Amino acid sequence: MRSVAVDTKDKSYEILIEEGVLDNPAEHLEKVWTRRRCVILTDTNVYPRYAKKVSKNLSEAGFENIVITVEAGEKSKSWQTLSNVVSQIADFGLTRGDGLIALGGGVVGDLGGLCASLYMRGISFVQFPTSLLAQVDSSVGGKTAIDIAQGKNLVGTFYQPDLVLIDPLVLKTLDERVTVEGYAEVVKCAAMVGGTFWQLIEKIDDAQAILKHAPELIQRSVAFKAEVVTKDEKEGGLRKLLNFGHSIGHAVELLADGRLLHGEAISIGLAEVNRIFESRGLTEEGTTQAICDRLQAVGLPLEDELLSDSRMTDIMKHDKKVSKAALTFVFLKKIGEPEMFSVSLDELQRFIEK
Ligand SMILES: NC(=O)c1ccc[n+]([C@@H]2O[C@H](COP(=O)([O-])OP(=O)(O)OC[C@H]3O[C@@H](n4cnc5c(N)ncnc54)[C@H](O)[C@@H]3O)[C@@H](O)[C@H]2O)c1
Ligand SMILES: O=C(O)C(=O)C[C@@H](O)[C@H](O)[C@H](O)COP(=O)(O)O
Ligand SMILES: [Zn+2]
Repeated sequence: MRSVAVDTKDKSYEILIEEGVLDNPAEHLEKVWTRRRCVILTDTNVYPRYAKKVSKNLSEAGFENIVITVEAGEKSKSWQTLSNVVSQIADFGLTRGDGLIALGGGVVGDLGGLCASLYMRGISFVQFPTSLLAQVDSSVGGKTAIDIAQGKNLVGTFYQPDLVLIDPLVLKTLDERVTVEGYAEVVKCAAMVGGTFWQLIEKIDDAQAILKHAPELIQRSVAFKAEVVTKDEKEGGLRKLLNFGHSIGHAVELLADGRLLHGEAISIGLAEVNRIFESRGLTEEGTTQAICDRLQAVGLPLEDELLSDSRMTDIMKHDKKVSKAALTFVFLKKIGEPEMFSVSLDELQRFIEK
């Protein structure tokens, strides 16, 4: 069993990574939760594959539960779905001592975390992530969110789970496109960590290799994230690093309106932010190529016509890293050396123009 600890001011919890762990999640859940009623939140793709099995295992162990299923896809991170889910939770009669389990990808995790943090001002919450992206990134660190027309994740809370249970075996049923998009967040982390993590991803040239190395990729990614979140849970400073590639990526994702998955948009954002900073002499020559090689090796996109869309700058002005009329970008001095750089909003358009 691989295990990584997250220690924030208010809560410490474990991320447990083991093949087959979702065959008997109750064994681990009962170490952090006394018997209680719970809602398992999932989506239409994950429900038939894993939700029934998890629900049965938990009922047999004394965790009375119901499953609430939302439509698969980013559109479920909406006010409408949030409202529907919270109403179903209330109809089931969950009380403050009860809990919510997010069983699914990043969409279910972000939405479920937000529901858990809002319902009765906070009920217990655990994450059973089933997509690569959720296993390497979104299930850890406590960011919850829905999207609004003005931007991605603009409505949300910080709400840490009590446990994150990761079963790499469930990745076998993911579409290859979804496996690959999750890998963009791994490249993001490896580029900032450098060293043996970067050397590991230099060996990865296709989706099969991602799956083969999944347990190690997950462990290294969440270990980096846990270290950052432990030092800066609420993104006062250091945590902005985890947003490498996201100022541009989130704007592209919003404008693409479902055509691009989160990780695909972040891949484009990573390639573009490196191009901009390398062309300005702030990033060591060759770094952009090295990163683009890793992304391209698994078929991730590096460009999109939306990069020259006139709405990009306005959307980026809603980025949560904007403060005092300036946007903080994360860039690399070189592989393994991330830095931050502020650009005034007046200068933003000129700065991002190639
Ligand atoms: N909170 C955070 O820190 C954080 C970090 C990164 C990304 N995110 C958010 O996460 C979301 C993207 O997450 P995602 O890529 O997991 O998207 P997703 O939740 O939409 O999952 C991708 C697809 O895979 C399917 N799926 C999930 N697990 C499966 C499995 N085991 N077998 C078969 N199909 C499966 C889903 O039904 C969906 O169709 C975005 O909204 C992004 O903003 C949040
Ligand atoms: O956990 C973080 O912090 C991150 O920035 C991880 C990102 O990969 C993730 O996409 C996150 O949801 C972005 O948050 P946002 O606050 O920039 O919307
Ligand atoms: Zn992300």
